[in-house]
Amino acid sequence: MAPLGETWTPPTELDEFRLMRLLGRGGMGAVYLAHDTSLDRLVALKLSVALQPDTSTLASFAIEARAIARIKHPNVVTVFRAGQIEGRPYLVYEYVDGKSLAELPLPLPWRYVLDIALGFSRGLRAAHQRGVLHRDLKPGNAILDSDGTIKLLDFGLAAFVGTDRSTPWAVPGVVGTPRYMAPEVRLGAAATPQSDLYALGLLLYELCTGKVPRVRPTATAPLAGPRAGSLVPLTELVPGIDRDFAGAIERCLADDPAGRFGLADALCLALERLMTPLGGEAAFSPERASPGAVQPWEGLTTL
Ligand SMILES: Nc1ncnc2c1ncn2[C@@H]1O[C@H](COP(=O)(O)OP(=O)(O)OP(=O)(O)O)[C@@H](O)[C@H]1O
Repeated sequence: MAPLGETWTPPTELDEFRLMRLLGRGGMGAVYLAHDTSLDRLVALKLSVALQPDTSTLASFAIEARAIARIKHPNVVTVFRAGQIEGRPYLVYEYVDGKSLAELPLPLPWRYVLDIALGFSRGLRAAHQRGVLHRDLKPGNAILDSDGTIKLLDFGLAAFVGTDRSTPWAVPGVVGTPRYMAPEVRLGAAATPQSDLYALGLLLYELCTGKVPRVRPTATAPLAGPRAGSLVPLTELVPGIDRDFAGAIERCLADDPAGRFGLADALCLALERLMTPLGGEAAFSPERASPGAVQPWEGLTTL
């Protein structure tokens, strides 16, 4: 058996793709910028670099390919192909030339976060409408391209639910990245569209404040609840933030899933309503991040 941590090095030429450079590495494998020599275009190619991919890796690649293919939306990365090389799965996507939200300097002006929030929630709405729960929404799983369009990616932990509302939308299993997991999922309850909305609310709160949300103890907070207190309101932390936008983010972060939006659709509608009086979308792009506000995501501080 291969020693733990040993990885497979892919060949430079792989079917019709020529690997150019590493774009990122994650739990499932490595993502390369590649040249599609038959169509003469750049693509992103994710492949498992495990010496012996296990069944869960194979399943994860298959789920990701099918989930993305099913969604088909401008705010969700497009998948072009699912293949295998020497028994290892690979996926070919459109190459998104931009920065992941995890790479942006924080805090961002709230007006730009509103723009990001709208694109993100439209992508999530499309996923939910097609019966896909993402289950791993986090800053590293969304890229802002140079035109300011947000693209959701990494559906490797996605789960399929019925699009018919009479079928339960709950998927059991404590799955995802602990920091962005909804409190009920952390406590063992099933994932639902509301748990995706919680993760989205958390990352929007962090984009606006550059801080991890913290709660303030209250006299009425339940002793054994996931949070013994109430969230510090965004209006106290972000000067001038639109109250309704702050309210929408905080609603996504409700401890009780029933207190969140019912579906990403409702969040989209709330954000679209906000856009009109504010003069339309601001088309934020990575280049427009304030150069003075450099606070790496890794260095997020608590309040
Ligand atoms: N289509 C793409 N275009 C450009 N860059 C991409 C693309 N897909 C992925 N990346 C880059 O590769 C990184 C890893 O991708 P991804 O999250 O899909 O891999 P993963 O192995 O599933 O990671 P994780 O451990 O976060 O689940 C991303 O953060 C991003 O920087």
